[in-house]
Amino acid sequence: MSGNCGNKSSSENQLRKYPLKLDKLPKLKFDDPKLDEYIASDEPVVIQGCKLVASTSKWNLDYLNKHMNGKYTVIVSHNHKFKYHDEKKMATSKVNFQPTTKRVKMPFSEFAEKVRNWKKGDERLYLQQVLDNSVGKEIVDDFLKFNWNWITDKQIKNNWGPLTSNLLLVSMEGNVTPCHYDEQQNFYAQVYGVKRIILFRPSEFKCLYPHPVHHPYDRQSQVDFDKPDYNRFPNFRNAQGYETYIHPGEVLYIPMYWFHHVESPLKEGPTISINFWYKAARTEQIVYPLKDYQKVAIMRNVEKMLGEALRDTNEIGPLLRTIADENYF
Ligand SMILES: O=C(O)C(=O)C[C@H](CCCc1ccccc1)C(=O)O
Ligand SMILES: [Zn+2]
Repeated sequence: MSGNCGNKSSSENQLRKYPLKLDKLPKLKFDDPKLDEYIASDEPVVIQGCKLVASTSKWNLDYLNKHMNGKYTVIVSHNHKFKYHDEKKMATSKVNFQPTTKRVKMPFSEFAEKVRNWKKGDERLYLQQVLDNSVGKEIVDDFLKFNWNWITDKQIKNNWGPLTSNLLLVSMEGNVTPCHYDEQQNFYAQVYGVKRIILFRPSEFKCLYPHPVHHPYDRQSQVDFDKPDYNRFPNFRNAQGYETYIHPGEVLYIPMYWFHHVESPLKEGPTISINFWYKAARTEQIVYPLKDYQKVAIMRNVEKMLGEALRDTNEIGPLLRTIADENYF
């Protein structure tokens, strides 16, 4: 019996447990004057009532199945984790790398069928399709009815760059997108079902051990949250994060460089989300002290520069260690 214990919603009971101290994220109404302060200071917040994707209130798997008649990008995994790998870096990477997921094009009807008939042991599917004109006319109409005034006002107020893409995310229950960061600002809109998101500020970098920049898993944490290897990643014990459950109609602001782990609760059925990735504002005037995300950007640039200079990316670690061990204790 998956009864409700206490005041938690059922989805909050169907959770994978992680050895993490997690604070709650604030949830603010769209017209709360404090909201703009959170966004301006790159602090995550859940926004209620902004109606960003109100035109998707009738969306579910059947509605999408009816109006999406093309073939769409579906990620296939033989476990519940969908760790994203950069295919371009696979070609140039010097490490023997085996991806744990593959990317296929599939008719929506086939995707929906496989999700409906899924049973333990089957490979898992996660539809991750850029919203473009490959979707049906009704979907385009719903897209055009997004609250573009509201989100464009936020984009301009914060000097963000252009909207780079909207990703339509249709997940099976139980799927996990492991902990990673993106270099873009993100308004993450929940359309159908409840999603759990765990976030860490960029300064938790030392506790989350992202892969090297040249690795296909660049930006992704090396730590397996299901089975952390504390010998290799001792600081993971001290990781301090935030957690929230977003419901249909709510929008989570995920600031650029903030680590996030996203999951669809077990036994709660499929979930649908749409993200809005914006290029970050250009840094006109450097202000000291630097922000924590700027230090991550600096570390990335040092790795990239050393990769150019050394050619063999396997030499980057030893050279950095020589500098650190010899000159800076
Ligand atoms: O919106 C975000 O930033 C998320 O991480 C949402 C996440 C899927 C993202 C898949 C992905 C990760 C990296 C590069 C390209 C695609 C989810 O909802 O499971
Ligand atoms: Zn992401």
